[in-house]
Amino acid sequence: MSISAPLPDWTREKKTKGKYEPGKFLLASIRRYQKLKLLGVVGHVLSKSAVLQHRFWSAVCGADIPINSQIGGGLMIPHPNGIVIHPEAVIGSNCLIMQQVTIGTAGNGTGTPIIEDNVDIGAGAKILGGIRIGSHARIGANAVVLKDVPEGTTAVGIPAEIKSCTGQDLRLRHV
Ligand SMILES: CC(=O)SCCNC(=O)CCNC(=O)[C@H](O)C(C)(C)COP(=O)(O)OP(=O)(O)OC[C@H]1O[C@@H](n2cnc3c(N)ncnc32)[C@H](O)[C@@H]1OP(=O)(O)O
Repeated sequence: MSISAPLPDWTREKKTKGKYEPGKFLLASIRRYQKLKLLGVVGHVLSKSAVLQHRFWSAVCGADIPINSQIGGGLMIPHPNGIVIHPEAVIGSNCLIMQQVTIGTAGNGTGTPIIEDNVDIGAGAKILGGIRIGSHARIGANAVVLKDVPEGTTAVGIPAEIKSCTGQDLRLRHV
């Protein structure tokens, strides 16, 4: 995770007073659970309420983001419906995940994705298998990403290909 911001920007997860933002409530339940689990027996008991909160907001959002997810701070999920994340996937700091995104296995035993920092993932994208999405990469809407995406590049299509800009020219090569 080389060129990314070293610190998560927690303001991205902060709730806005008076605004209905179910994705932020869902994330808050995950953060609360993971903090409480570090506090020994008392934290373990208190974490039960975070589990209930997580179940409630998961149902409201129609999202499957496991409570033990490895997600760096500063995640944004402005439209959380349909987001599915495998419990073993790793997501860096300050990422953006739009609706209907799946981050999981490809069903071929290669494992689960590692998403580095500051990655934006467009609506409906599927990121599958033991691949790495480099920091500051962008994944286009509805892309199916099956291979590594280098940092700072944009991947679009099915299967996803890299589109990179050099001045006015777009260079297209296979991921
Ligand atoms: C309620 C709401 O609004 S929720 C918001 C939902 N929106 C999203 O999720 C946005 C996701 N963003 C995208 O998919 C964007 O198109 C990006 C980030 C991939 C690329 O954006 P830009 O850098 O502006 O690229 P640009 O639009 O100039 O397109 C460049 C090329 O990629 C192609 N392209 C762009 N997006 C996609 C895509 N999702 N799938 C396939 N091809 C695409 C374009 O057709 C163009 O191809 P060409 O050079 O052959 O003509």
